[in-house]
Amino acid sequence: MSPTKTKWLRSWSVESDDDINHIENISSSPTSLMVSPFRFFDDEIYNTKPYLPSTVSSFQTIIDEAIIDETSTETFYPLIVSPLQTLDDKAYNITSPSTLEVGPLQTVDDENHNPKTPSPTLDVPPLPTIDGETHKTEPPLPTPEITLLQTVDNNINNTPPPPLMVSSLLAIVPYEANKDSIASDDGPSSGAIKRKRGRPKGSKNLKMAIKKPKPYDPNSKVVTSCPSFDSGISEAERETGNKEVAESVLMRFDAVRRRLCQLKCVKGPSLLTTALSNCKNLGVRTNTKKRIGSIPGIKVGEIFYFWGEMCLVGLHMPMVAGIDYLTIKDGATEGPLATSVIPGQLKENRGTDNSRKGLILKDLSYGAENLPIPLVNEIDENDKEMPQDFSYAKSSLVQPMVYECGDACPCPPDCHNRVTQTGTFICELVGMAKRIHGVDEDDEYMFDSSRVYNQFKWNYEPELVGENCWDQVSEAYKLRWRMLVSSKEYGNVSRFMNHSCSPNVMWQPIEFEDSRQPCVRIAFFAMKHIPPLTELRFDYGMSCKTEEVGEDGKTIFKGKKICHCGSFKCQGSFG
Ligand SMILES: C[S@@+](CC[C@H](N)C(=O)[O-])C[C@H]1O[C@@H](n2cnc3c(N)ncnc32)[C@H](O)[C@@H]1O
Repeated sequence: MSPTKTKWLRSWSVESDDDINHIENISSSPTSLMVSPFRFFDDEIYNTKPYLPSTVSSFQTIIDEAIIDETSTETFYPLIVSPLQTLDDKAYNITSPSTLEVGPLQTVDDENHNPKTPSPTLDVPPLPTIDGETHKTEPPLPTPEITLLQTVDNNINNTPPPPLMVSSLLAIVPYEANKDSIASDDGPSSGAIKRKRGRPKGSKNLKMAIKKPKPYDPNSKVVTSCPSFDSGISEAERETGNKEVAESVLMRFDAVRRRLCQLKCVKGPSLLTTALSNCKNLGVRTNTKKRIGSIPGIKVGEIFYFWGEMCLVGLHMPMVAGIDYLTIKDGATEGPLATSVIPGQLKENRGTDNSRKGLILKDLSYGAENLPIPLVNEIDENDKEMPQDFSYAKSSLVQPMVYECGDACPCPPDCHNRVTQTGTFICELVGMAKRIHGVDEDDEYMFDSSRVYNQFKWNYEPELVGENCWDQVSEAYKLRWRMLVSSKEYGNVSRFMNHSCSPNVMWQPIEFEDSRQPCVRIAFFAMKHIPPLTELRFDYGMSCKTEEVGEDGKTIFKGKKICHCGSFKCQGSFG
């Protein structure tokens, strides 16, 4: 899926992927952003089956206060989750369609439920973390260990583990380079909800101790074509006059994304603080500054740790001149991750090339997603502009940590925590939750659940989630709060999806319940089969405030923006 600029605004959009290899990949790793290999539904049925749900009180949901608008009277109905859709394997040469059936889903009809092989268990040793919600800081732990657990699925099927969909800043972070493994941290102030899981039979428990960082090797060389890297090097040279140091840091920063990092201060705390505080616009969490800055009395020569979930790519050299060491603590210095810093490989994995028209960056997520998110501008070919003031974030920054149940979870078969494992799932909405009074009217990246959505319904497409017919929909749900989420500054690939009055993507609120702290996320699903390189678009909805009565007496909603979706059903406006 690629963010692509659209004609009318010279802006970005998202399309499904064109790479058959990716399709094959996703067939064995039903994660995510690729929608092509799945079987979906005929457009014709949309808008044809109005559904009037009844209220069921069994959902006891309380959303994070930050995203509740008590004044909202809007009613929305989240997804009832049922058995999986199957794949259109013939059409896409997917040889192992079973790999997409990733296990038990949230079911309403238990009889259709097929329990699957359990998979990853998560041991969560304490690591130095930052509390994404409160931005509290925590003292660093001197010798953190990361426990890596291999999934059972991987052992048995020799396929990548199912994606672990988490929605938190400091949640479970799948390791990109070592895809067999999943590590998690659980800082003392993370406020995490953690579901207890037993370790699946056959899983491995690899403990990786922190190793002493290697000193800088002046003979090492890294060549990268990443634009931000290149500019970083030149600035570093200008500032420090030391190209070798600059390259060394670049190399290590590239490798460190989303991993536990170790830094050694060599020039004093002020410079170090500056270095990391300036990361925020370049892919590092904003609270990194607080974390680093709050370490009392950090001195030259001291080593400290932070959890680098987001990439540090693009960090400018003058800012990092005080950092001598930056090493990775997941054992990757000996394993697969180490290869990511081999000279020349960065270009292969992260950089740009000319193989695709308008390609600016191969992976906007810089490895945060399981699949690369290419940044493409096919309209203004010579425009290599990156999205401004935007950091790719895989997870929302303000919602409490949640886990979607894995196969090893001892939850009942009708557990509702499996929806994002379905084949039609694309991605979730990631951004910053806003209060109604904190909404910027000009924010073009605001998701507002209270708008009028032409095609929004609870359990919108029953077949999509395994319901045979409308009659079988036995459960309904009312979204009792208005969700306002802005992906202007932070967001994932969903940020680039444009609006369409004939969308191929729909959203549904997905509830993740825990006995202590339930929460809701917005998940995007394909509404039908989406061929490769098709732009992904969903219905942005319209604000109720713009309601009018048309000539025929029917209510017309007029959005704030003129719509250029080009659909023959285009209503002319949205938002
Ligand atoms: C969430 S952004 C979508 C990605 C955006 N195109 C970009 O470049 O970042 C939403 C904005 O994209 C533009 N947009 C999306 N869909 C549109 C449509 N159908 N017609 C006109 N503008 C659209 C509007 O400016 C809208 O506020």
